Order: sequence, then structure tokens, then C-alpha cells
Amino acid sequence: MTADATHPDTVAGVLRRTAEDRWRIVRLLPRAGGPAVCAAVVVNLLLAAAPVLFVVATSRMIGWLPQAVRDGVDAPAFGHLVTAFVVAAGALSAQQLLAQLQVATGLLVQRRIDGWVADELMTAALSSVSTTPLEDQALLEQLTEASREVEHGIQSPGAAGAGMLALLARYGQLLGYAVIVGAAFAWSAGLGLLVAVLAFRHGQRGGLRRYAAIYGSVVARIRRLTYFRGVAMGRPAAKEIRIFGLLPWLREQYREAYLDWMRPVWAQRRRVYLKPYFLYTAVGLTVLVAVLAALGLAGGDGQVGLTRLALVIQAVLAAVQLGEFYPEADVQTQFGMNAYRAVGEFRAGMRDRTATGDVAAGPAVEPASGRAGDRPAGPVDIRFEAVSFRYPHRTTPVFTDLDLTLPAGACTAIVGLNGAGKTTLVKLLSRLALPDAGRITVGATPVDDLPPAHWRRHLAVIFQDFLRYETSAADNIALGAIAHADDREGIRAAADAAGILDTLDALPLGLDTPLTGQLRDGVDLSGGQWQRVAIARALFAVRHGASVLVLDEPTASLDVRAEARFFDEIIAATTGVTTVLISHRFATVRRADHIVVLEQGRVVEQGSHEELLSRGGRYARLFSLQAQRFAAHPDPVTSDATDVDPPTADPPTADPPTADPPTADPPTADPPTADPPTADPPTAGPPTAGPVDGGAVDGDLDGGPLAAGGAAADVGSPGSTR
Ligand SMILES: Nc1ncnc2c1ncn2[C@@H]1O[C@H](COP(=O)(O)OP(=O)(O)OP(=O)(O)O)[C@@H](O)[C@H]1O
Repeated sequence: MTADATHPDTVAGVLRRTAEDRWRIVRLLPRAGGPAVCAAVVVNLLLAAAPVLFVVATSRMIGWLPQAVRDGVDAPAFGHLVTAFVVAAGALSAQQLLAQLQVATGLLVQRRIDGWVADELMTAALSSVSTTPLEDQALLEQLTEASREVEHGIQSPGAAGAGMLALLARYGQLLGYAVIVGAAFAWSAGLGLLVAVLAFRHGQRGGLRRYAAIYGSVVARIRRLTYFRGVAMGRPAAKEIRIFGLLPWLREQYREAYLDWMRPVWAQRRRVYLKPYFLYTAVGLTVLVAVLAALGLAGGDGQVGLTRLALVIQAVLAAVQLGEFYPEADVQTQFGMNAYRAVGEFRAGMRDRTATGDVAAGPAVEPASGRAGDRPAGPVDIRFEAVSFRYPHRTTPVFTDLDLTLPAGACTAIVGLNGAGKTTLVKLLSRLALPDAGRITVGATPVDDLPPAHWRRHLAVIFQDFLRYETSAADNIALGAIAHADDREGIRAAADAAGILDTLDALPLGLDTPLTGQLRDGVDLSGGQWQRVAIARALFAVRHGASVLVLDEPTASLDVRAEARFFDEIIAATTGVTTVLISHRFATVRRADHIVVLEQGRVVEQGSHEELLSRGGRYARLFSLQAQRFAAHPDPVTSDATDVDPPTADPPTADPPTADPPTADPPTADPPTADPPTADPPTAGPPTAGPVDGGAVDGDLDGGPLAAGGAAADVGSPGSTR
């Protein structure tokens, strides 16, 4: 916890920090609503009074008992005895009932506060335009701590609020017992009792506070521990753990992470718990013994009657019990306060980004309103103008002065080796990352001038790591334009265009089937089927007004037939929409209107498939390489020509081996020394090892035989179907 470091560990510093934290929690209480807080306050005050009343009533019973026994049942003393008994029994019963009410009202207060804090946290987490702040380690740590407690609700800010109210009952009782001792015996004894019990409490509670400070300082280590536990128990890793026999390795990692977390705690536990506990217990016992000794002496002298003696003894014994740990309040207030402090620090951290313009004036993620009707008058060019971008904590920029145009209503394919910056380009386009320099314009308007939520309503982006929502198939598609979730016909049309409708219709509940094996009647899909569902989500967004469609590796999980039909069935369904297609597969990109080759954050080539092939540069070589792979590794699947492209449309002569001649590689674009002609012959070796241009390993390209089949088969066919 960084806040701990800002306060010196002196008594004044501790008191100040505790007061600040508690005040912060008190200020949260109104979030639970006036009636709920009032009810909780009343219950806790009554709970403070009931045990005190019980002590008073039973003491009076003891006081009347000798006389009642002496005078018989008809005497007034017996009546007093019975009255005292009834009051004591009533106080005891009320105490039982109030304890239940304390739990119920506490839970109500807790849930309402936690709901509000969760909203605040979510708003803060989503307040930045880009996702860059969430890549900041310190900020992420605060978010982790804050959200973990809010989510589990055990040591949450709401639990701290309820715990604070529960303290009213405990300290109310303590005060009541001290007043009894003061009134029945001596005010100095009452004060002494108060001091003694508070000293015991400080020994207990102070230890917890110090423990929490250590716990806060190792929160990052807990995340590692949680991570390994999640990997070991979670479904996603279950296959690899079994295949690679990773259990012993995981066990060791978990053990190490656990020891790494606990060692600082163990190292300090004597300082934290033992020594202060002995110290404060000694102080408390001394004061207590003095009070009891004074009482004994006074009783011996006959200065204190039976009722008062019973009162004082009972009050002292009951008060001593209050020097202990309070299970309904202590852990909750300590860790709940820490969690709320983390919420505050996280919100402040996100606010700091305002200075750099990274936080939207309003909520960056606003509820999706209707997309239809919000569409620009017509598609317009999107331009990257001298855009530079570097990820935080990275020294090398991804882009330096990038200039690029995405023509309006056309399909632009972006190709490039791994790490070339393709996904980052999409992040910049959708403002999930903000340029360090340069600008992106939509028509004549800089994208920065558009409210992020407004701009994003025009975007339908499916990233490589698209989300698989554990909800119905229909919802998975409708989430592309949530305001139109009731457009069942549109959902079916999008699923149909993505080629997944028949599969979804065949599920147990059709489109209403939950797409998860974790739920009753739920069914999980294959990777390729999921990819089609994600594409359907984007198509549904387009149907409802998105005018820019971005698909990052849309065919990565599609089989060869689906990949071959991708353009005809999916891209054709979005005619007139400005489309960006990112793919390593030439079978996917070759029919795009415009192809851009990215390399190390620069556009090294662009044009149509035919133009780029005839230029004989980077694209032509990569394309040829995939074709050669196909030639070298014919795949039985692709030999089913009817599923790919008809042989007639694909004359072998259209893409002769000479498509990649040494002479087609102009020295200016690609120095011959970096890419010697002999380095790329058809028989140059295994495809994954073939060096391309200055040693760049093209094995990064996802150009397996299946992809190459489509690419090779279609060379020379008309460029675009759009
Ligand atoms: N969140 C991040 N933080 C820091 N660096 C990043 C982050 N994401 C990507 N990078 C770096 O930015 C560069 C471009 O990454 P990007 O994901 O845009 O490449 P890509 O062309 O999409 O790659 P691929 O084909 O493998 O998907 C890489 O060097 C990568 O290491």
C-alpha cells in the first residue's frame, strides 16, 4: 500500500492514518441509503444497551434475593425480584434477536455500499479513452486489490461500513459498563476500566493493522500466487498441463510463490503480534487488578452493598471480554479500509491521466445507443498522418511518422510479419491507444475531435483475442449492437452471412443455447465455429450502423473451404463498408481492393494484389513463398479443387515461378545483398526456415500448405469482388 509509506510509523502517524481511513468509510455510509443506515444504527445502539441492561437487572435480582427469600412470595421484595428477572430475561432475549438484526442490517448496508463502490471502480477503470493506463503495473495492482475485495465482499469497503456500525454496539457496551462501575463504585475506577480494556484492544487491533500493512506491501506476490492457482485449477490450461506433464512444475511454482508471499509476514510476526500483545496485556492487567483490588477493599469495609458489588463485578468481567478481537468488525474494517484506499488511489491514478488527455470528459464507454441513424452521410477515407506511437515502458516505437490511407468503402488488407504493428494499428484506429504524435482523420475530421463513444459506434472490430461470452449464441452475436438485441431476424442474418446459422440452429436450444459447457444445456463450440460467431457479431454491428469493419486474423481458425469462401460470403456482405482485414494468409487478403505491407511500423508496399505481384517486392516474395510451400507440400484437402477455386480460374501460368525473379526485386526496395536470389529458391529448405529479406524469418508467417493452396490456386483471378 503506497499510502502507508506516506505516513511515518509514529503514534501520531498511525492515529492520523486510522482517523483518515475511518472517516473515509464513514463518508461511504450514506451510499447505503438513509433508512438502511438508520436501522443499522438503531439496532447496534439497542445491542449496546441490552447487555448493560441485563447486567443491571441481574444485579438487582441478586440484591433483592436475600430479602425476597426472607419475606416470602407476598412481600414487595419478591415482586421486585420477579420484575428484575423479567427485565433480565427480556434483555437477554432482545440481545439474541438484535444479534440477528445486526447481521441482516449489516449485510444490507454492505451490499449497497459495495454495489456503489463496484460502479465507481468500473467507471474509473473504463474512464480512459485508451487501454494504455491499464498496462501501468502500479495502477493494475491497485485495481487488483480493490476489485478482489469488492468482488468477494468479505473484506470489502461495504463490510468495513457495516463493521464500523457494529463497533457502535461494542463500544456502547464498554461505555455502559464503565458508567456502571463509575456510578456504582468510583468514577476513577470506571475510567481505569475503560483504559485497561482499550489497552487490551490496542494490543489486538494494532497487531492486525500492522499485519495488514505488511499484507498490502506484498499484494503483487499474492497476484502471482493467485495466477498459479488459477492456471492449475482453470479449464484453459487443463489440456497443456496434462500433455506436457506440468503438474510438478506448477506445484513448485505455487510453493515458491506462496513462500515468497508468506516469508515477509513470518519474518515480522513477532514484532507484529507477540511483543505488542504482551505489552498491552501487561498494561491492561495492571489497571484491571488495581480496580478489582480497590473494589475488594471497599467491599471488605462494607462500603459497597450487595447490588452494587454485583453490578461492579459483572460490569468489570463483561468489559474485560470486550478487550478481545471483534470478529464482526475488525478484519472487515482493516482490510475493507485498505480496499477502499486502493479504490481511491486507483481513481486518482486514472484521474492523473486527464492531464495527458487520456481520460474522456464523459464516460468513455457509454451504454450503446442505437447505431442506426447515427451513421455518417457516406463512407469517408480514414488517414493516418505522420502517426508515431510507442507503448509505455518500451524503448522502441511501433510507428514513427506512419502515413496510411484506408480508402472509403473499400477493403484494405494489412499484411506483415509478426510484431510489424498490425494490431497496434487497429488499436490506434479505435482509440484504444493514442498516438504520441501525428493524427488520424476521418474525412476532414481528426478522430480526436470526435467523442470516443461516438466514434466507436461507427466501428465493428473483432480482435484476434475476441471474447467468447458465456451467454446464449444469440447474445454473442447481438453484443455487436446491444441496443438491437431484440432484432432476432438481424441476428439470424448475421449468423447466416458468417456461415454459422445451421450450426447454431442445430444446438439443443438453437440460438438460445448458452455457448459454454459450464452451464446446463450449454454447448461449447470449436475454435473455427467461435470465430464465425465473432464475425457474425461484427456483421450484426455493421447491420446496425457501423461503417468501419475491422477483422484481425478472421480466417485463422477457419478451415480451408471456409477460408476460400471468406471473400464471397463475408466480405461481400459488407459491400460499401470501409473494411480493414489483417491476415497472414494470402488466400484471405489477395482479393482485397488494396493491400498494405507493414514492416517494422512502416508501410513498405501497397497496391492491389496484381500490382504488388508484378512489382516483385516483399509481397510478391512472401506470396511466392506460400505458393512454393504448397508446391513442396501438396495437401490432400486442397486437392479438392471444387472447394477452393476452379482450376480454370487458376491457370498455373498465371503465377509462374518467375513471379519472384531476382530481377523483380528492385535494389531500392529490397537490397539484393539482403535477399540474395539464391536464398529463396523453390528448394531452399524447409519453409519455416527460409530467410526473407535480410534474415527476417518468414516462419512467423502463418502460411501453411492449406493457406497456400487458396493463394496459389487463385493467382491471376480478378482482384476484387466488391
Ligand atoms: N501491450 C503491449 N505493451 C508493450 N508492447 C506491445 C504491446 N502490444 C504489442 N506490443 C509490441 O508492439 C509491437 C507490435 O505489436 P502488434 O501486436 O501490433 O504486432 P502484429 O503485427 O499485430 O503482430 P502479430 O502478427 O504477431 O499479431 C511488437 O513489437 C509488440 O511486442
